Amino acid sequence: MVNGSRGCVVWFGHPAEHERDILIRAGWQIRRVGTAIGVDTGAHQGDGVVALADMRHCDAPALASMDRLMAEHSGIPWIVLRAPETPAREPSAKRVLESGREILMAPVDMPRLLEALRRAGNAARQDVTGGDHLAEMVGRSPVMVTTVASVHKFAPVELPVLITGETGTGKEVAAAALHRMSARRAGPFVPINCGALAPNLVQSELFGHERGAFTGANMRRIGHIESAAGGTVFLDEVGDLPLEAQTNLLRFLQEGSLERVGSSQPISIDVRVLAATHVDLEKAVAQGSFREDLYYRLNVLRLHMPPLRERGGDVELLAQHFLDHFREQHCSYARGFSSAARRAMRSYSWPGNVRELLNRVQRAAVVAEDALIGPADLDLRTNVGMIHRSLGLARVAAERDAIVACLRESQFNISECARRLSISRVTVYRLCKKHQLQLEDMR
Ligand SMILES: Nc1ncnc2c1ncn2[C@@H]1O[C@H](COP(=O)(O)OP(=O)(O)OP(=O)(O)O)[C@@H](O)[C@H]1O
Repeated sequence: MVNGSRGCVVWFGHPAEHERDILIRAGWQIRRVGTAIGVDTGAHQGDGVVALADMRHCDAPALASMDRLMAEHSGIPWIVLRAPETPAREPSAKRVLESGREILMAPVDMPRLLEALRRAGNAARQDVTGGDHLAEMVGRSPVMVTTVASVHKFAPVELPVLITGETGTGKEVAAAALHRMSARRAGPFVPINCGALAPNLVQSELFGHERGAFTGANMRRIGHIESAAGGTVFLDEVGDLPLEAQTNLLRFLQEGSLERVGSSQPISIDVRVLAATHVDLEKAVAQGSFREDLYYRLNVLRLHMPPLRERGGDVELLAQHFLDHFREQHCSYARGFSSAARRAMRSYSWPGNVRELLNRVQRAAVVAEDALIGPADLDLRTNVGMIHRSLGLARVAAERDAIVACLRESQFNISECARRLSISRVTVYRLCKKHQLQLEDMR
């Protein structure tokens, strides 16, 4: 990938001039591939390449060629552009639609296409880390071993999973792993940030709309849930959904069908729903801002992503992983971390979790002038200084970490936790209260 570029789109078909211009302005390179049979895309998995199957203006031989290429390059994420007149029942067209990671309906909504490309590009780069489905869930700490075991257990089960955890703990990474380890792995994985949807368009974004459903709805458009047919939809920040959309989502979960805005025709869609939240949904239910019945529908299986500060040595493991990954694409003097940097990383509280670690490591890899990254490169001096100044604070943090780690290792069995820590059950409860640990939230 060229520095400063988002990556390369291999466009199988004919982009319109304005579509090309917008993509190029957004930093994408475009490699156009004709519809001749036997053509080579020039694309390889791991290049950060995204392929785009443009079904507009496609005749039967072109569709057959597209179908074959998608099968040959199944390791590359494909986005499909579909036209209303696309013959979806024709076998090769059906396979093309089924193999798309995301399907967009023509006329192309360019911001939506750019967003889909960005997601697919990120996935393509993550896939470089290896064939193991959980390759990107780096971590060997007891809490992560337990979390990964849950992912293994939950992935093949066709039930909703509610993923909880602070920001940046890897909720989307876990959702993608659940999808890729499920029988739906050949279907699309469609992540939606519910908090980022424009309030007046939430319904249409999720469920689609018919032509003329509202002012400006010039074309029929399928929604995110429908575009995940055969795959998995990931509703990130589900607590941000307005109540009206919650009602429709509940109906979809109960009946397995949805109605596009402006239509009363139910459409059956086969989609697994995963949802995530970093807010306390139980509290939102108690406050009346989240439907209780929807909460129970989403919370069938629950996966908690532990904060980075509870993952012990994983901080160093992840830091080295991010540094190695960075060095595959960029020049850096840095090869590893000094012991002072390791200590600083261990004592820091990581409020932004894995995302913050990734950002700090990338920055450090750029500014470091030595083979070993130091605390200053990570900009962690102040924090470490603060902790060293206050032994009391360090003790409190260590006590909290110990109780949290032990509770998880004991599967939240208070008696077991008390036994392991050689304290009484009453003390376990007292410490939970002291450190404001809500057992329900941690599970
Ligand atoms: N265990 C992990 N191993 C490697 N990378 C990880 C891991 N967990 C998270 N990451 C990386 O950290 C970043 C944040 O992860 P992700 O977006 O999944 O977090 P999130 O919990 O969904 O965040 P938010 O709540 O803000 O949406 C991503 O770049 C992701 O690839």
